[in-house]
Amino acid sequence: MTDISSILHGGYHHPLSRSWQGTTQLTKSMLIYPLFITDNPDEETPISSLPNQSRRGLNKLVPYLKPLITKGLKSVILFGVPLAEGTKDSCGTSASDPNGPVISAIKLLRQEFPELFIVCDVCLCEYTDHGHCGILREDGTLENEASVKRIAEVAVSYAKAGAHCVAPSDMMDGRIKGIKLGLIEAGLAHKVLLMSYAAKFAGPWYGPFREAAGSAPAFGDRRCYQLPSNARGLARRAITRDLSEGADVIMVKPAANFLDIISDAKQVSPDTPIAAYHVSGEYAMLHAAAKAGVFELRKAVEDVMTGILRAGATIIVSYFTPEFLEWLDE
Ligand SMILES: NCc1[nH]cc(CCC(=O)O)c1CC(=O)O
Ligand SMILES: [Zn+2]
Ligand SMILES: [Zn+2]
Repeated sequence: MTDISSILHGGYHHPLSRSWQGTTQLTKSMLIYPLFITDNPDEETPISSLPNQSRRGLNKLVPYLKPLITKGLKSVILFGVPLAEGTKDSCGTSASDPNGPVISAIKLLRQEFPELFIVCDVCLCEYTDHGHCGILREDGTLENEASVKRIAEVAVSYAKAGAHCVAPSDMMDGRIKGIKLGLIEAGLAHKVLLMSYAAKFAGPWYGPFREAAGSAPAFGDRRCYQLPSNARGLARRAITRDLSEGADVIMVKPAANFLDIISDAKQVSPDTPIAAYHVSGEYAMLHAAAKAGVFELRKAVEDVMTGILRAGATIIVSYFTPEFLEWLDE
């Protein structure tokens, strides 16, 4: 005879009882949807390496978002894609162009969709001619102090334009503090959330994004500022450091292969919301595998997201957001 304590099945036989076993359930409020915004107002160009995603100009934004907002979209993260000649230079001047795609989009979206929570990615790589995320010295290495100063200026310019959240992805040392001080000085620190890409790892997962944003480095790579993927301890230190500098939310990126880092972030600071960025390469990989018949897309995507939640994230940046707005209604 079976021992009474060995029977687990009774606890999850019914769909409702199965849901009771869960610790966290994905909801629409947890999702942030990435948008690529160009400086060409009428453009709408599919991104070949990112199925179902497009680069859009300002005039295409509202018609695209309206039905998603009706379905419950709560938040977007904006990435600027300057395409015009002469918009890139050595220090990313156009990142804070008051007439550039990001600042124009913030204003438009605030006006059209007052309930939408607007996150702005803050980085220089889309705006520098060398494609690196900071300002460089003559020898090609980063000039950290000048980079932080510039990145803080860019973040404050987005906050002044009406962004609810600034999310620096550049990985310079000390940029969280630099941005926080900038927000305080501008009188905006009480109403702008600072989300740090605290544990952002170098690796093969950002390729489709760089194609979409035109932000691949012209030489070298990002391994001197993004974290080595074997560096669990360094990631914990970066998380602790960014919290001490004033981060309101800690992000881990990529997501699916870094669940230990998500759970470390949760352990380092149990009371801080943890975001996970399910990145372009992870998205493209699931699409490719589903297309090859490996699995049904929806089942795999739901399982990956469940893993991310189980690890401790309660905010997910995902290109699958439009799908989830449908799936969560069923
Ligand atoms: N620094 C810019 C930035 N912000 C977010 C991503 C990647 C997002 C994705 O792959 O979906 C990148 C690319 C990179 O660091 O090279
Ligand atoms: Zn960058
Ligand atoms: Zn180096």
